[in-house]
Amino acid sequence: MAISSQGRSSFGTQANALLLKNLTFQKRNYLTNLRLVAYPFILCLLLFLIQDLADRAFDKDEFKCGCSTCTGTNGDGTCKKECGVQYSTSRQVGYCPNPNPPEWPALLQVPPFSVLDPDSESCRINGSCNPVFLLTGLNQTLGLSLGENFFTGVFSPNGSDVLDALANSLAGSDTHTQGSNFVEPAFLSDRPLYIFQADCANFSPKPIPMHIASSTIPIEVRCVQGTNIWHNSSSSVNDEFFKGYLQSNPEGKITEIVAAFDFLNSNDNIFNLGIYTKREIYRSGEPKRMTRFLRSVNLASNAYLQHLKGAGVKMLIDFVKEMPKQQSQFSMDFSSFLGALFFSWVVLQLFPVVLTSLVYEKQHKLRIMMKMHGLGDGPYWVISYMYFLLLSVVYMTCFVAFGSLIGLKFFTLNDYSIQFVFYFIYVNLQISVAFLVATLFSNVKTAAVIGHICVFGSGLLGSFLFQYFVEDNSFPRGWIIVLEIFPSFALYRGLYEFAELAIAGSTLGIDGMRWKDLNDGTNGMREVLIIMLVEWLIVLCFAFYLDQVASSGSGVKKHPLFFLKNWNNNRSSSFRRPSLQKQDSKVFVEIDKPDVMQEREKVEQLLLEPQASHAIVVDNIKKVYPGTDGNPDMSAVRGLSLALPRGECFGMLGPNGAGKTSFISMMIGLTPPTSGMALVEGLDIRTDMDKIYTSMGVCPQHDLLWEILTGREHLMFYGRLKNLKGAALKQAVEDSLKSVNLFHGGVGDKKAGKYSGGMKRRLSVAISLIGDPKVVYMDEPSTGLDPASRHNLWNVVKRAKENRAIILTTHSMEEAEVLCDRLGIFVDGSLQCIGNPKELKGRYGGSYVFTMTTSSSNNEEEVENLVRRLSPNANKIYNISGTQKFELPKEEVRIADVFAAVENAKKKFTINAWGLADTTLEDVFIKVARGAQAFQTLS
Ligand SMILES: Nc1ncnc2c1ncn2[C@@H]1O[C@H](COP(=O)(O)OP(=O)(O)OP(=O)(O)O)[C@@H](O)[C@H]1O
Repeated sequence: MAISSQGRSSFGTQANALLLKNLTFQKRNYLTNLRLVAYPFILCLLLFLIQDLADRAFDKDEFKCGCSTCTGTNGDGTCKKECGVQYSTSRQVGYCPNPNPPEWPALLQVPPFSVLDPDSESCRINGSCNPVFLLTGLNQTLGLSLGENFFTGVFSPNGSDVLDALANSLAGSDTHTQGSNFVEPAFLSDRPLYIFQADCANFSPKPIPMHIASSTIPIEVRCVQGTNIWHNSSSSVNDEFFKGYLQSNPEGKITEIVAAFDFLNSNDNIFNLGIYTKREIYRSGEPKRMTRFLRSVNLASNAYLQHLKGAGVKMLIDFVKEMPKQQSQFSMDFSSFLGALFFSWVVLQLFPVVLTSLVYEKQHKLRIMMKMHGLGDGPYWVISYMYFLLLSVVYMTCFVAFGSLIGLKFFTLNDYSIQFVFYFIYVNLQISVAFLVATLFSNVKTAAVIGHICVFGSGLLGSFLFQYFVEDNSFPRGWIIVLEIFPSFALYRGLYEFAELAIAGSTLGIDGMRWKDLNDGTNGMREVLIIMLVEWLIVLCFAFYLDQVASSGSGVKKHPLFFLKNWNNNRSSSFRRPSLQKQDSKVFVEIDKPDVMQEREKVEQLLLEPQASHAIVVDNIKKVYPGTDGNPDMSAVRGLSLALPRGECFGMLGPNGAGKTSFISMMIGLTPPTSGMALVEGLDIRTDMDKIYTSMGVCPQHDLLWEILTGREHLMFYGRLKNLKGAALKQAVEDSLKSVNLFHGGVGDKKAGKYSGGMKRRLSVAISLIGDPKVVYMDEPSTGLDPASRHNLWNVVKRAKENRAIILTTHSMEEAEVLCDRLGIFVDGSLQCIGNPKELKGRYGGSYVFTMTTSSSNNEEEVENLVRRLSPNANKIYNISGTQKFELPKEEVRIADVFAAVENAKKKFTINAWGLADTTLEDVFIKVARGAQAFQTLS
């Protein structure tokens, strides 16, 4: 059956309507937009600034060195030029590039350290010094030391000649040894100078030279106990040495010694220097320490040379220079170092944004409102999903683009195609998770708080877990995979891998992550991509399923097996005919209510012989809410039968809690009926709600509007959902705005959030009527309207009645009388009477209402006597403060007699006011409601 004059809107039309609405919504959402653009930008900028500061600290440009460079001033004021290794006193970096660096291959051919002829003029001027001899073995010894994590110290087992030479060499600076076995060069640290001697028996300190003794450096000469502290094994030597050293430390403190020189295998023919130092000197990239290390090599070499050739000889080491790459390997790329944590926060930021906007629509019942006006689940899911995906892609593109533009290695070194695939899969997973999690929340604030806790918490937790456990080979790999099942940890792991390869890339001057790296067993990127991809598809399906069967935001929950078509078909065909025999005792009461019985019979007849003229047929519908907290079940609607032809406005009256809203909720698909059924335009509300929605309009009890969309935008959106297009849509919106008085003064173009309560109500009515729906439900539409607006609204509804069925609930008898063709009065879930207002007044109000106010309450008896004389069966309704009200059966009373009796009474006592009126609808309502309640009390 065709159920809408415009025809049912297609998937594309609905999708288009939702997309346009979302884009308008997004355009208005300035804060979120700003956050989306600013957040990645600010964070990238922050990292860039940190990086820049760090680079400046390590910057080598200002470092002046080289033979021809003035490095200071001599005592006589002349420029001090030195050839060889030079160290800046003000700066931490101490590499001196060769002024004429040979080509890289040439460098490979010479050993890293050469001893140069210091007197060579060419050396002094341009640095091209002739090697005097090579420090054979030095490289090998150094190589041996580098990988070990030794304690450090300065020792020499018995090479006192060397030490003396060393001491003499060092004496020119700031340290001294006196034939002892150990020396810690004080220039290596700011600590006191300790001079040790292993052989305590022969310990005889020599006088300390004056220039040392008078220096500010504290000097202490000590003897380290033990004769067996010298071993051939380097490690045990160091252990024992340190034991002794620490024991002898006067304060018992662990004092770090930066470097140890081992001349053990040196002799006159060979210079074999072992240097023990901490590997952090190489790893941490702290230039100050490296400088010290190089300087100590130089000093030790000089000491040995002087030992061999005499005190006047000076050895210079050249070719200690920067590696031929742009950045020193000792600098730190902060974008990579902090990247995994910071960037995971940036990417995760999208999660609360998606989550809260989904929960917002749910909390404010906007999702169900859209659904009630024809938006199918398919278009909703596709457009919402694509919309969030688009948002995420734009956000991530900004993020990668900003980062790359300002040169963060994290982005520039790793392959962009891997980054794209990684971020694309992740944002899809994140959106799916947000959809899934949104089914659990119904409050935006709670969702926002939990969302942000997830963002920051999982970022920090991820950084903790992965930095410690991924690098720890003893940690079971299986647990890492389990962790990666949590999307934020998978994200962290992926970013961690990018960061690792970016650090390695920037340190070694090579590329970051490439596709081939995914084959590397130690690289977690491949497993992360696979886990995220599989999880995305599973979570997406599960989120859709939960939305259908569990979420309260999408209307009636579907059966858990809704996807099995047969089940659905069976259910639709399981149409249950009403049967008076099976009905509960309450329904038998209806035998006393011929109008209600007649309506039931009409429904029966219509079910047997359906008629297109009837838009709504409700058959014995019931709603029972399950009892909670030990309370019994609550029967809100107890078997209601109703038939509404097109063109009729049916009014539902009833006291609070009578079941009116429960009935409307069933009809608009908010809650399923417990039993019974209803047909709307021939479609069953239990199974065909999606189709019914396309020809339905709803004005809910509470206005369901987007605060930042204008009235016009609301109407445009709902009009599009109802398949209105182009000029017809524009015209319908204009007419709609005019009809509810929201057109003039540009009111329709103001945001709904700025509307008064009455304006919102009028907009809700306009929404319910746009697109020519065949069935309209209005739940107390005039609540909160001023009298003028109410009358205006009534005109709108009166016009709208034509060719459509309207069900309206109201507490205003006046409204019911003006608008409704028929009325039904509900009490405690049951229909007590049904008919047009006149009929009801005639049936339930066959009496006049006589009211009299006297000056004194003492006249009560006289008034009562007067009434009894007029009508022996008069019924007194109340006596309040001198005002008495009576019902006088019409057949007993003649109006002229009443006037005469009152005139007569005026002579006996003072009458302030009096009146005689026909029964009002309100009287009928009160009478029916009281009667029903009294009956229930009795039964
Ligand atoms: N979701 C629910 N769970 C349990 N009980 C409910 C629920 N909704 C309504 N009720 C109960 O069902 C009865 C009918 O409520 P309903 O809101 O349908 O009445 P109403 O006639 O619309 O009242 P009002 O005029 O105040 O809006 C009430 O007793 C109410 O407490």
